[in-house]
Amino acid sequence: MTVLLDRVTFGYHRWIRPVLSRFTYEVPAHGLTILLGPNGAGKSTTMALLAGTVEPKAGKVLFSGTDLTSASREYRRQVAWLPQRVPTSRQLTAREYVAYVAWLKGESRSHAWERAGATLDQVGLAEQAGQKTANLSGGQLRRVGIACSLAHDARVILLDEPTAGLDPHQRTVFRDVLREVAAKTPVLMSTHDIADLADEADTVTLMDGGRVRHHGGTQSFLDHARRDAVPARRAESAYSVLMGLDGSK
Ligand SMILES: Nc1ncnc2c1ncn2[C@@H]1O[C@H](COP(=O)(O)OP(=O)(O)OP(=O)(O)O)[C@@H](O)[C@H]1O
Repeated sequence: MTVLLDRVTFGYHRWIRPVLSRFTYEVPAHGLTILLGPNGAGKSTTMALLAGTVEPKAGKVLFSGTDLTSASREYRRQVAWLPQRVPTSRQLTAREYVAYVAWLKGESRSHAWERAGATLDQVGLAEQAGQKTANLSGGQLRRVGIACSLAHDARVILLDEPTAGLDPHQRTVFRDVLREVAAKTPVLMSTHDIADLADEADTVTLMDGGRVRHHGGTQSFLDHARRDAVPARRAESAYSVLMGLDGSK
């Protein structure tokens, strides 16, 4: 399966310069791809277009060669999408909410309920499964969102800053889950947390100003780091060099 933005132009307001102009990007078909870039680079916009939640003003979103506008219902069932702000229903318990999302994505009621329990367990929220989402912390809500994205059989998973607000232990738990998931299903994930995650990724895409500045295997990304960068800082150094922030480029 391929998911491709083909010469897409998109802006939020007609009178402001588009965020993306004739932008082409294909989600790598395997493993974990990390989408990096400064605030406002266009990462969330790219993901929203790929998720089919906003439509391009020009160009196409192609899902295995089919234009998304003509196949959006079918596509949305096959894509798991975690936006930056997890849209929960405050009156539902965590398990009810995750099951509801899985049901919307086409799982049967009983399967959705079962998967909701299993994925909440996977993200370390088994004990909170029966709590109303209104009573959960920001980090717990984010984990509910992650559980939603895992609770149905998606063919591509899009995660917009899933680790924001997670405590260090939960980040570790999340990384383990992510490794397992990405072995089976392609995952595109935006993050600002490069030091943690560059080692886990198969591919790194760096965006800036609505364009791809770098795209390639993780090693080729890390090769841009300064020679004197300590191992724990190589990812940050590569980012600075590629963004022209360290004065060496
Ligand atoms: N709903 C919106 N309405 C108007 N402008 C928006 C909206 N969402 C994003 N933008 C603008 O679009 C541009 C790209 O934003 P986007 O959120 O895609 O970037 P990002 O790389 O995800 O940034 P961040 O790292 O801060 O999440 C920014 O200039 C932003 O201000």
